Amino acid sequence: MEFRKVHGAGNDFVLVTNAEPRDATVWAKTAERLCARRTGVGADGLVISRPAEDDTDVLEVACFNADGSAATMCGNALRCVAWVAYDESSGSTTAMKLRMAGVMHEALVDQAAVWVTAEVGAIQPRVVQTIINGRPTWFDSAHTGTEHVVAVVDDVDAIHAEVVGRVVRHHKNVAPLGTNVNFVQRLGRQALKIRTYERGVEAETLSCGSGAVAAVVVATMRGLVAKREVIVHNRAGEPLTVRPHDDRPNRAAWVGGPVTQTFEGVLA
Ligand SMILES: N[C@H](CCC[C@H](N)C(=O)O)C(=O)O
Repeated sequence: MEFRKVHGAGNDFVLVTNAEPRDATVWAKTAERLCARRTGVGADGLVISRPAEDDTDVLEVACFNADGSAATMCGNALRCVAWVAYDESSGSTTAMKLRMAGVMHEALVDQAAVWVTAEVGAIQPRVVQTIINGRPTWFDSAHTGTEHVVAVVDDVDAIHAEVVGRVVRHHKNVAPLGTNVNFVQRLGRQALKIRTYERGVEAETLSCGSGAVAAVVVATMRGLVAKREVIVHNRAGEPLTVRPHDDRPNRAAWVGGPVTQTFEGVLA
């Protein structure tokens, strides 16, 4: 089976296009095996894409986290799939429709960035509280296709993101689904800095598309950033940009940034 190794702003995936249909449980096991950093290819997730059976204009995308769990939304995986579709069309296809977990997403590829839409659902203030560096800190939840909580802090670099992230991810207030955990620092009216602990990877990742959207949604609600384009700086040093969707500014956002292919291969 041929694959591409692609990362969306540092969030890395093994990407397989047009694979023979397989049971989700088989893909889940395959994800665990391939994503292992030492004994596999190494990735945050496995992404499978193929033209949808009911509409060949739509790409059906499945994403499995490194632990084999299914992701209902992964902004960076969708961005990687859009870039691969663009690449496979030799640059002629720049707009596409992608479906993940039954939800339709738009994608746009231009010279500077690959953009996808994320659906913005309910925001709930103050769902979890924890002590960070001696200070009680609240996390708000924001659903952006998957579960996210966001804490606004003074200095994201001062946080033990994996230690605190793991505690919050397993907190009883977010059980049984758990959550992805984001720490956000305000840099200005249109800039944030973020760190994300990802459920399913069970570690800090270098960037997270749906997490960047969740961070902007929460920061906007709290009046920390303007309701327009916001640059979200991440661990990868490859920022993502989040902006409200023109037609549905309160219900959807675009998230854009770089996509890089690092290699192609054939699985043993
Ligand atoms: N990194 C992804 C999110 C993965 C979500 C996954 N960790 C889960 O909630 O199962 C992104 O770019 O949106």
